[in-house]
Amino acid sequence: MPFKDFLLNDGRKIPAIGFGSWKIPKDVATGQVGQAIDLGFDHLDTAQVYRNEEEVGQAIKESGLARKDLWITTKWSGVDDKDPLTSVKESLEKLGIDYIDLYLIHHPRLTKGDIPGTWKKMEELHKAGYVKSIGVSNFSKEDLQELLASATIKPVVNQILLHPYVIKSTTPLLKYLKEQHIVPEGYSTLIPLTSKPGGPVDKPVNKIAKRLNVKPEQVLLAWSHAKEAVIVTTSSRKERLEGYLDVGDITLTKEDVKAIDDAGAKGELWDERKQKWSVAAKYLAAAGLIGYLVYSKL
Ligand SMILES: NC(=O)c1ccc[n+]([C@@H]2O[C@H](COP(=O)([O-])OP(=O)(O)OC[C@H]3O[C@@H](n4cnc5c(N)ncnc54)[C@H](O)[C@@H]3O)[C@@H](O)[C@H]2O)c1
Ligand SMILES: OCCc1c[nH]c2ccccc12
Repeated sequence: MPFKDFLLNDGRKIPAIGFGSWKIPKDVATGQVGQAIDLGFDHLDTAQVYRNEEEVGQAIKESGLARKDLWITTKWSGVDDKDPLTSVKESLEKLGIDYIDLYLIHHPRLTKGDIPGTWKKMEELHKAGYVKSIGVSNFSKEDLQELLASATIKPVVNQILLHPYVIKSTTPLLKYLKEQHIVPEGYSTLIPLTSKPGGPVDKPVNKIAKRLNVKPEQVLLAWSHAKEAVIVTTSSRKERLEGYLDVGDITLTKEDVKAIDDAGAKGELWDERKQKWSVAAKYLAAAGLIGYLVYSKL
């Protein structure tokens, strides 16, 4: 079964998987985004601070697709202290489009302690028609409660870090988002592969991948889908992108999801222990070096 769009609290529908352009260098961004669009990605995720909106815009232009056939998210990142209205106009210009589907506050700290005031500005640019939907990113439950106390428009999404090694601490936020009809978008879901290989999550992920005859990265993205999150991922490699798009056809059982969650929860400790050991090892090495220097002077 291919991916089904998610229904947002403002009645609009967002494609369930997006291609992100963070860290893609300018000189290859148009090519990589173009490749993703050609393969079937109809949802692009960028940001003011990624500094490649122009190149993403060029890929949109070269795709030849009608504007309505692409979902484009960008974010206000507070670059050069520009306010959301100034920034959204610049993003529209760079992307070469006349509206943005979804505009996000990139991080609560960018509001400099004024979440309600910043959200009011987001509501104003939404009312002015620059963007069709507005949302947030990296907001905690407390940040959202502060925002909702004075909001006249609810955020449609909260784009958050979502991978098995943070699932234990993130589950209460996911529950709150569901209660509030705010859709989670998950990023960096492939962390177990990209920066924590060898951790406890590998075992259940590899076992499930073998059983279903799919790749480990597909299992992790299917896990995010099972958490009812929009997937935001990326790759420069065609075969990986094709694999990501096939994730809509992968259904994990409740037991699969639990096995990954449980391993992730163990991994939080595993990671802490690893960090403590590495600090201890540094102290030991420093003590050894000092000892050697003192001894060699004697
Ligand atoms: N709102 C935010 O603060 C925020 C933060 C981070 C990312 N994002 C968005 O999410 C997008 C995706 O973020 P990400 O890059 O952290 O996501 P990700 O966890 O999906 O990682 C993608 C990377 O994983 C690599 N990968 C895939 N399969 C692999 C395998 N088997 N082994 C090793 N590596 C493998 C890919 O080549 C790619 O480089 C970004 O481009 C951006 O749009 C937003
Ligand atoms: O979105 C990717 C992570 C990131 C890069 N620059 C930022 C500035 C603010 C918040 C998040 C980010």
